[in-house]
Amino acid sequence: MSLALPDLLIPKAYIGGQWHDAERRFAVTNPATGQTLAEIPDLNADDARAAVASAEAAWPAWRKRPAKERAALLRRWYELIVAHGDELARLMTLEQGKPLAESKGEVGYGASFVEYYAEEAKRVAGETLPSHGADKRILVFREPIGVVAAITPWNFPLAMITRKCAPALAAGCPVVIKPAEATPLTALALAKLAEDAGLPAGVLNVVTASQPAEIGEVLTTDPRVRKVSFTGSTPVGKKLLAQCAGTVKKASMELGGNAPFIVFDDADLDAAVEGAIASKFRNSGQTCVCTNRLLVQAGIYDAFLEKLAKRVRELKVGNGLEDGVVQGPLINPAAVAKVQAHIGDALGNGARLVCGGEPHALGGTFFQPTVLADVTDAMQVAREETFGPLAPVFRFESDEQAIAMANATEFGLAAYFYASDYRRIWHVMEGLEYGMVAVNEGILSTELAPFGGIKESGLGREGSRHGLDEFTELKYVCVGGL
Ligand SMILES: NC(=O)C1=CN([C@@H]2O[C@H](COP(=O)(O)OP(=O)(O)OC[C@H]3O[C@@H](n4cnc5c(N)ncnc54)[C@H](O)[C@@H]3O)[C@@H](O)[C@H]2O)C=CC1
Ligand SMILES: O=C(O)[C@H](O)CS(=O)(=O)O
Repeated sequence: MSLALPDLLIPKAYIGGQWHDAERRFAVTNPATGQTLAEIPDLNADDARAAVASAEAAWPAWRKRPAKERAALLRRWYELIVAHGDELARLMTLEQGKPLAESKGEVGYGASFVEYYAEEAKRVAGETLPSHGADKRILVFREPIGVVAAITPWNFPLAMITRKCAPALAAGCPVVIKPAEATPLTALALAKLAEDAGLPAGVLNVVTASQPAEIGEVLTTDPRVRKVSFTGSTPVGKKLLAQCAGTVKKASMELGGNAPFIVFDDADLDAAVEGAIASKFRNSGQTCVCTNRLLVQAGIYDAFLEKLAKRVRELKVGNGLEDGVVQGPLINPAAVAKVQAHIGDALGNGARLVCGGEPHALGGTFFQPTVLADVTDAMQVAREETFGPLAPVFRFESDEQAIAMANATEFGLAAYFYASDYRRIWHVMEGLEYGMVAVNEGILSTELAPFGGIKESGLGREGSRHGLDEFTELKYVCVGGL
């Protein structure tokens, strides 16, 4: 299949500043059509160790490089990402399936992390503290942690890479990226632009593989890797965290969610519906911060449900390259099966189908945006992340009941609620056990804020100045004898 972006589609891995081929290759396919987009190197543990070695060799010079120079290189990378935004967006839609408008949005969102950390690179500061003796001085240095391994998911093929690599590079760390096997092409395009920006060989490496466990084993156990930053499912995160224990690696984990979207009886219903559409159906429901459960107060339940169903029925499903499409295919047949399992279980336990509910007539992994009513805590969808275009609507009576329902999960990533009364807003905002809470807003992600979860949704934060601290270590120096 000819792609209108040959210069940015490089079917090779990127290690030590060299484009790396391999005999064993695996196919990257378009989830909307099943067509093969490219065959790329299927690397192994030895290749992963070579990438780690390249990163370690590049680290001394990269950490010694003046912060202003690192900042300038990141800024150039940002400028190239923006300049190639349309090509990157098209590549993302081809390999991940999201609508082109969402891909363009992701380019802007992902680029914003490079822009932000190009600025922050110049502000990685230490401190001096009041000492414990007249003859002593206390110095605190903030130093780069070392070689970073970034393992990223398929749902944001660009932004999840820049959200990890930009702060790591800004802090003075080299990076080995293991992108999702479903969406490696965008990662390789980013590596090409980083090379064009002038990033030195070995500072950024991309290891592509169809079998992630073999690569992950190296990245989580090699003592030369000092930090693992993972975004993906909670089960895989737990596995990687356990593997990191052997060498006591610092780890950041952005894991699964089970986001509640609470609509109180004093909410602006039209605004709440728009917020629910944005939060639930972004990327066809395939984001960790997508609403997973809609909790609606009894007095406005029917009115909200009617408005929501009307908007859901308007959502156009199709190939993300087509004009007007707002719902692309799911990433693979397993994702479709999970949505169907949640729908079947809910209907089998008394839920009511309001709209959708079936695979889309387009076939493949296209699925009808679906709304279920009368959903209860007895159903799988109350406990498990669907990661698809399913909006299950629960009913509640009191504020206390809504907060209790929202918190009844091992996850704690994002929560949303719509209300007007300021007392209610403060009470609910403080009662929700989540790393991120959106009030009268359906989309909360920005490079300016600390993104991350509590409980089994993860460890650490990405974005904001907190995101850079994840890639530094403090060194306390006590100077005596003065
Ligand atoms: N908190 C967050 O920001 C995000 C969380 N997720 C969660 O991830 C899930 C869906 O995304 P997926 O990519 O399917 O998650 P996943 O956990 O299956 O895969 C994520 C990444 O981990 C890699 N991986 C899988 N098994 C591995 C292993 N044993 N060793 C090393 N690497 C391994 C994959 O190749 C991919 O690169 C959902 O639960 C979703 O909530 C996804 C994106 C963002
Ligand atoms: O992978 C994800 O789901 C992202 O973290 C969500 S967001 O940051 O793009 O909103």
